Amino acid sequence: MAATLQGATPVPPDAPASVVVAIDGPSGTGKSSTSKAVAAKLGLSYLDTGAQYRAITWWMLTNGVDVDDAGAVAAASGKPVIVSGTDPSAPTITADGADASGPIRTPEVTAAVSAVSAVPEVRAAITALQRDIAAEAARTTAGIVVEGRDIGTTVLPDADLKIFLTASPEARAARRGGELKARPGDAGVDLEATREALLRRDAADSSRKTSPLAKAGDAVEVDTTDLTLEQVIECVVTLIEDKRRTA
Ligand SMILES: Nc1ncnc2c1ncn2[C@@H]1O[C@H](COP(=O)(O)OP(=O)(O)OP(=O)(O)O)[C@@H](O)[C@H]1O
Ligand SMILES: Nc1ccn([C@@H]2O[C@H](COP(=O)(O)O)[C@@H](O)[C@H]2O)c(=O)n1
Repeated sequence: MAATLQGATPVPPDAPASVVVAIDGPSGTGKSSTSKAVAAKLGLSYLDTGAQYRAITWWMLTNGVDVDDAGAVAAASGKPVIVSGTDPSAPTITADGADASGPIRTPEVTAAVSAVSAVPEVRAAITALQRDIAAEAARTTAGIVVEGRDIGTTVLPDADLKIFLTASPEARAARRGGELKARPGDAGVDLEATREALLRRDAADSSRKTSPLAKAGDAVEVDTTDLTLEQVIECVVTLIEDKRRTA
């Protein structure tokens, strides 16, 4: 798989040392919205690692790989070239050159991604890609915010700052319900079904053997249940600025 850093902000020669931030947490806690906004505010790169697992899942589904057959998924895991654009104002994701940004958000991909991401060979390939992208960003830009499930524990255990976002299942279901309602034809959202789907994905992601969803021992936990998105962004910006001041 190829690591390509696109949309990076070049770092001026007299700039402070770059910062690497890991943001993890369960589904719907606000990782993507927060990470993108924080990276844009601070001039950092941004990597959505969930989009990479979704892209490889989409590639498997469209190339006839049986995603319920871990052996078949493992055998195909090195085939697709996944490329992530890291500009927080316009993040991109392609699989073998095809734009995957729309298809990776379909219910079919969401339903299959936890099974694909649990396969150790998939994790090894995607983790290597993530480390390459983070190292390149740390070398050539002001730094990067990387969000996912195992960034602080496995992918970047030496990150300068680790944040673990949480929120109640009810708050997360309501947020997802709001997103669904915004789509034409999705007028009636079943919040209970949404909540159950979130919890099912969390359970699968937390219980897999290889690199499960987990809070790193040295991560700062932020419960976003009663915070607005703007408050969470402000909180994370402050944590990063404090870290940079004391580094
Ligand atoms: N603190 C918040 N208050 C209200 N809504 C929020 C908050 N944080 C995020 N949201 C909204 O909740 C939804 C889910 O957020 P987001 O996609 O950032 O979560 P996520 O943790 O990245 O989820 P996933 O892991 O499933 O991709 C979005 O519609 C977002 O605008
Ligand atoms: N570091 C990560 C990130 C994601 N996953 C898997 O991808 C799925 C989709 O993630 P989203 O953030 O886009 O919802 C997620 O449910 C995990 O199965 C992962 O394993 N590790």
